[in-house]
Amino acid sequence: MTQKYARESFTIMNELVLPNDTNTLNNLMGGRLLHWMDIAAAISAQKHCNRIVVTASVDNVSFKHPVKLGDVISIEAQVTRAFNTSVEVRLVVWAQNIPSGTRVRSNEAFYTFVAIDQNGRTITVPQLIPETDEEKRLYNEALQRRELRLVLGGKLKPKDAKELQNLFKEVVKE
Ligand SMILES: CCCCCCCCCCCCCCCC(=O)SCCNC(=O)CCNC(=O)[C@H](O)C(C)(C)COP(=O)(O)OP(=O)(O)OC[C@H]1O[C@@H](n2cnc3c(N)ncnc32)[C@H](O)[C@@H]1OP(=O)(O)O
Repeated sequence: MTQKYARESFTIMNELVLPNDTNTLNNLMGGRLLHWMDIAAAISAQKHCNRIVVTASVDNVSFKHPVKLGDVISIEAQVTRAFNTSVEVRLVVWAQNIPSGTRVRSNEAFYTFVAIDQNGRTITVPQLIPETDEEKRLYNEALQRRELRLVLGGKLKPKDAKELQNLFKEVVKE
């Protein structure tokens, strides 16, 4: 089984917010941002898998700050954990206004990709080695996020979601 470091999948994608990307308030449209995030995350997942990947799910994305016409969007993507045929990718989105010198963290999200072979069948992916403290934290927490999205996607019965059950048991104890 091949293994790869988390850092090997690190990807940054920059986009300038142009008039065609905005609504009538001159704010970046959410759908456009999700599209850019999908591409940045897919590049990161492909770096890890060395395979074609398809988007299987997108976790909840909240839009904390409006992003304005003329801002520069930087999307940072990195694989947090590899499972059997799927990988979880974390995205952090920054919006920078270069003339005013401001930079805000506008969004964060987790996307899941599944690797497929030339016949469109799912295929095993390399395992991921986390190195830094943050990579290790994201790696450990990924099991809970995976169970939650599989339960919500109807792929896992809540009674089989052991990590989530343990999490809620701990919360109830506190
Ligand atoms: C060096 C390289 C540079 C490269 C530089 C190139 C750059 C290149 C840029 C390309 C940029 C465009 C990239 C856009 C990518 C699209 O937008 S792709 C289009 C949108 N997505 C699709 O059309 C996918 C449609 N869905 C499907 O095909 C199937 O449902 C899937 C996702 C393959 C899953 O198939 P399935 O038969 O349900 O599979 P199943 O055996 O149940 O599960 C397989 C895996 O999927 C997972 N899964 C299933 N459902 C879910 C769910 N709801 N949530 C999470 N995981 C799930 C399972 O957990 C399982 O994972 P593992 O446990 O094996 O790890």
